[in-house]
Amino acid sequence: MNKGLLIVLSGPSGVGKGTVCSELRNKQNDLVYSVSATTRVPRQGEIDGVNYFFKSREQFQDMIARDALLEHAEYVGNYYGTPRDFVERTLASGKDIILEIEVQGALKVKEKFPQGVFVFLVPPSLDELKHRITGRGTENSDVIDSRMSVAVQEMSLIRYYDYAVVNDQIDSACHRIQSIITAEHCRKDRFISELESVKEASEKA
Ligand SMILES: Nc1nc2c(ncn2[C@@H]2O[C@H](COP(=O)(O)OP(=O)(O)O)[C@@H](O)[C@H]2O)c(=O)[nH]1
Ligand SMILES: Nc1ncnc2c1ncn2[C@@H]1O[C@H](COP(=O)(O)OP(=O)(O)O)[C@@H](O)[C@H]1O
Repeated sequence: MNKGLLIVLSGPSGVGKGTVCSELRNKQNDLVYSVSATTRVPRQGEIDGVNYFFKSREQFQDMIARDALLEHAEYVGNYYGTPRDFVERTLASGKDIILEIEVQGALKVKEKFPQGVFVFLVPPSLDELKHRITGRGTENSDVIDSRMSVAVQEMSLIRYYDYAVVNDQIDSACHRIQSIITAEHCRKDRFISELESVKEASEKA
């Protein structure tokens, strides 16, 4: 059985990663979402274990020490990381998994999983990005300013990604990502590596 696809979705704060991801999961319910651990305080309505695993700094350090995270990064004063076990088990079971993570973490994942599919979600403009972060109403103006300056730096790392998808309309952005996933499932190298393992197994038998 072919392993699932590891899809990494990054993009600046407020571009719409969360919105696009949940829309994608509605459209494609076989797509598994990786719930990250974070030291950030929960926003109103966020649920532990659903949006994030909310951890203290000590608990987070302990996860790092136990090598329980596939990657982790510090972002605007908080730690974020991807629980390793869940990702590995999901891929081994043949399911696709999507990680919604920032760029430093994405680049670390790329070192470990170069066969992953790396998608950068791009805002239609920086003005629209600021408008979306402000409109969400979850951060104060200092945090918004920090996130905007991080956003500009993050955008320069698009070159390390396989695809850049503009989030102009939620539906169109989802459609483009779904097309990418479909195309990636048809890559010949996935079939070649599967054929090779079948050949190896039959030679051993
Ligand atoms: N490296 C890494 N980044 C993450 C992880 N989980 C979330 N992030 C990123 O951390 C950044 C801040 O997330 P958050 O505080 O939820 O703000 P929001 O994405 O703007 O709603 C975003 O770019 C997330 O994609 C993770 O497990 N690892
Ligand atoms: N294509 C879009 N057009 C207009 N507003 C959008 C679009 N995508 C997301 N938004 C809005 O932008 C804000 C930030 O989206 P969110 O998904 O929280 O971003 P992120 O997870 O990247 O920080 C939310 O208020 C969301 O409703």
